[in-house]
Amino acid sequence: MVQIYKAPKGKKPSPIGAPKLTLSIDDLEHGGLGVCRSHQPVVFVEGGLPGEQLEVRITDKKPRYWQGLAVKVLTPSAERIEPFCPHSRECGGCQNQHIGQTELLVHKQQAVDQLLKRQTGIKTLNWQAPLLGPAQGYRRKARLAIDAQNKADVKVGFRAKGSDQVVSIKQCAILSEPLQAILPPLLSLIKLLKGTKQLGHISVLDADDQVQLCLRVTRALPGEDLVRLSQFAEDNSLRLLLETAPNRFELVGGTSQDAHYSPSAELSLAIGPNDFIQVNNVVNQAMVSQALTWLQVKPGEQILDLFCGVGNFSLPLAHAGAQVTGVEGIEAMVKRAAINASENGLQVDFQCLDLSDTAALAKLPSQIDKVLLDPARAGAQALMSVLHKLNPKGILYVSCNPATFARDAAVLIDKGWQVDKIGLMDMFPNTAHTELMAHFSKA
Ligand SMILES: C[S@@+](CC[C@H](N)C(=O)[O-])C[C@H]1O[C@@H](n2cnc3c(N)ncnc32)[C@H](O)[C@@H]1O
Repeated sequence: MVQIYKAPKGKKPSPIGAPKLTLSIDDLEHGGLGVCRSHQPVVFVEGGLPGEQLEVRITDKKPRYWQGLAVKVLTPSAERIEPFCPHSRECGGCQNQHIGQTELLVHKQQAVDQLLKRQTGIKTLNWQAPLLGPAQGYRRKARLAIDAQNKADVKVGFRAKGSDQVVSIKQCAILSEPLQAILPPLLSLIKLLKGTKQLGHISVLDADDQVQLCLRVTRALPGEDLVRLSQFAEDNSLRLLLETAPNRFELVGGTSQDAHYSPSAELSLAIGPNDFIQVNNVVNQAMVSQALTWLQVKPGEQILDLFCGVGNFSLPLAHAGAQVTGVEGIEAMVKRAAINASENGLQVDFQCLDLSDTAALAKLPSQIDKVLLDPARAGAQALMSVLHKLNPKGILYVSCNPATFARDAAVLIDKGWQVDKIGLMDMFPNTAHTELMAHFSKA
């Protein structure tokens, strides 16, 4: 059974009624949380900026650190700006709208720099310019929660800050325009449905060739709801699927064709409703292009693309002439990646392996020139010593979690590798996510 990383579940503690403290913020950590070091234990504060004094509501107490939410700014930083979203105070979708995109990236880069130096012993890092896209309207996929228990107050949106409550959003400036346009009619539709108790979440996708909605239902919906959903798909020219059991989909309206996206201008990849897709189209294309440049791909080279999804990097690498082996843990994505290769006229060997299982890693090809890895937030601890033994000329690590990246990088550095280049990628502007790309070679 493949150990695919999932964010830990559990009810978030409610900040309501929790104690308030007056705290000063010293700096930002890599996710953009303010850090108060003068308090013991250290407090990580959502919504705080360096130099600010704040009233903070403590939301969680761990033995080594506490977490809190800024509820009042007593002394504002010169970097503080007005959030562009009317829901920013309560919605937990974007944590960092109180600071500009570039200013936040400067702080995030400083925090990652310090983290890496502390954890790996590196003295200097060769930082490259970050990959940037628009600060708003960038998000082409999102999973919206539905709270329809109270018919008179149906909510569709993201979870609230520090709680499991759903914040109903009528507009969301970070979603792509077609997804923003669908929010008001979607809310009206859900209010009209009879089978509200059966509704789970809804995934919305703005692909190159269609807008796709996928509604998770726990039991069959009444016939009249199916008619409404089908009519909604027709009225809004979109594809609507029901997910009736995990990974079992029924088409309710719109095209039977899969959705597609392009990691680079010359390629088009099919994507299933539950498949991983990089949410930011502009930054994804820049990231793929930078990966090819940093790897200095040459025709005929053997390249291993680990955690390959539906082939986001594998196909561009193969298109550049490399002989690619793509490895992914979810069978459905491995199959889709193989179809994607064939539909784009490319030959890629795709394998399904659990890359957290040390025994499975013995099945990786032994003759390789270069490796690209793009793991989930858990990182790729089991792989590090195996990669070292494979002895490639270069390793390109794409990370969505600086903490696990620092842990894994420390192993490679300990074994004689060096970081030649590193750069942030602003895949999720205004949020706590920090993504980076780093190239390693033998020192
Ligand atoms: C961050 S995504 C990157 C996917 C792809 N490289 C892309 O850019 O679209 C990480 C991928 O790793 C896969 N994955 C997670 N844990 C895994 C494991 N233990 N073994 C193999 N693949 C895994 C996920 O299914 C997902 O497709």
